[in-house]
Amino acid sequence: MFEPTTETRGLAATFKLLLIGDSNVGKSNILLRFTDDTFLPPEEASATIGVDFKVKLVDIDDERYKLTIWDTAGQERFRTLTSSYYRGAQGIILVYDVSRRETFEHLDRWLNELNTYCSAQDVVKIIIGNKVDKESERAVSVQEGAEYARKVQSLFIECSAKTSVGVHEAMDELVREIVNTPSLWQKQNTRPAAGNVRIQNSEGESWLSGCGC
Ligand SMILES: Nc1nc2c(ncn2[C@@H]2O[C@H](COP(=O)(O)OP(=O)(O)OP(=O)(O)O)[C@@H](O)[C@H]2O)c(=O)[nH]1
Repeated sequence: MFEPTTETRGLAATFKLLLIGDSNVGKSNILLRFTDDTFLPPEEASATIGVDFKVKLVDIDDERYKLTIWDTAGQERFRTLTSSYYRGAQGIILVYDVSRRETFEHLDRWLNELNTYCSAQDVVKIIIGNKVDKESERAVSVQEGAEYARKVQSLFIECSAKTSVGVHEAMDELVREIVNTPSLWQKQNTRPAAGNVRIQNSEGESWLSGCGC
């Protein structure tokens, strides 16, 4: 598990992570749970328009890493500039809802998009089955999820952004795998690429959309 980040320490690297998956599977809430330990109930949640991101520092094995985590819109009509979101990403988080089978069946489409736009060949993927708190409505078994992930060479975990079970473990697994794949980030390209767009997030911070730094 990540250690708390209190004192100032040099950064070992910055990683760009991207959340993708159907609308309403809980991408924004997974991010909110991970960065702010909060959850937005249905009456307060709203669809992501375009893209948002959050920045978080984490410590792993005495090294500090900065994560920029990009939350993309699941709704097709908001998915403009898609290719620039993928550029420079070291980790991709594919989310489905364990209580809505079609969101699991659509993972093939999301993987196709990822393979089309991702610049890094060895990008680390994690498939997350969210909303395990809705056990009585489960429509995808944990074995099916794990089997699919194995087939597409992805990490796998189930979680609930609502109860927080599995969320930190998922991010921990993903970041550790990136740390263990130095070829992905040690030749980090910080040169802004064509098509980059400066994005401002909901908290007023700004970042280049295609920068893996
Ligand atoms: N029961 C339950 N509900 C959840 C969970 N995570 C998210 N939700 C609810 O699911 C709905 C969609 O959550 P979002 O986080 O906005 O989903 P999203 O994938 O970001 O959706 P888009 O922005 O449209 O792509 C909201 O009503 C959330 O309150 C969870 O773990 N359990």
